[in-house]
Amino acid sequence: MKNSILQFTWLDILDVLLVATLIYGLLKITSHTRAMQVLKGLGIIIVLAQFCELIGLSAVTWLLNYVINAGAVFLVILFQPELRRGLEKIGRGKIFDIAQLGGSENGDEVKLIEEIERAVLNMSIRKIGALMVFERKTGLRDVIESGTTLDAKISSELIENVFFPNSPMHDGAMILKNDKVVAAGCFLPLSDNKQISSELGTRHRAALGISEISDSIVLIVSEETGVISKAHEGTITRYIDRKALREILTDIFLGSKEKSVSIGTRIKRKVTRK
Ligand SMILES: Nc1ncnc2c1ncn2[C@@H]1O[C@H](COP(=O)(O)OP(=O)(O)OP(=O)(O)O)[C@@H](O)[C@H]1O
Repeated sequence: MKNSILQFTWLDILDVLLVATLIYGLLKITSHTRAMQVLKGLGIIIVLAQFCELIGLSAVTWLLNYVINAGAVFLVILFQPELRRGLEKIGRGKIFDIAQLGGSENGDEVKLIEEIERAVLNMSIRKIGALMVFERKTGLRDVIESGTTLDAKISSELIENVFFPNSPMHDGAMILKNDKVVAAGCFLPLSDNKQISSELGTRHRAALGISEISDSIVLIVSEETGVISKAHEGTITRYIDRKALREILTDIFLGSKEKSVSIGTRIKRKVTRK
């Protein structure tokens, strides 16, 4: 042990530093993207394979190594867009920027819920088409990068302005996270679900698409009918009324049924006080 520490040269230190930098770069490229979850899974399998090798489970080690090798090829195919973007960033020398991503703080949730509720109901009455994606645990950086970054505080005016017909960003999806409208005019992957009602066009199909590959909750206002719908976990729920809308928003911002009841009451009190 003492010998191996003494044999540790500057070259080894450089070696370790380079590996650490590469891992940091990889995490930076994949942070807030779908690739991060897959990398985490792959990391667990690698650690497991090393452990099995250490304790001498040769058959399991062989199987896990096989999965790792096949997985690497699979990853390249699956994350071709992310890899391309990552390589472009390396080319531009932007990977090791210290700038932090996201991290906006939650403001007054009751106010946020009211603002979004007002915007959605107004757009529904006026039949203004809208597509709003609430980012949760699954990072949507790939989607955000397809649109225009706003990073502006949520307000009903902002939401309605973005979706106002013929405004520059009314086409595509708005991404919201915490108390911010992160981006607008974003392109979502379309679902190829065959069960979806033929009345529903690409706006709803796009909402369903993103809900299939992430844990996000999507609100849709139909331009044709004004009907409000929700897409979550690959399912569309149509004809969302004011009460259901409040429950959805409460769930997004406060996350529990108990809170839903209390916030519902708080909002009601506020409204009746006016
Ligand atoms: N892949 C996509 N990502 C984001 N937004 C999309 C995508 N595809 C279509 N949209 C949005 O949907 C709009 C077209 O909606 P379309 O009328 O085809 O769908 P719909 O489901 O019938 O909705 P509506 O009931 O509002 O008419 C586009 O103008 C665009 O704003």
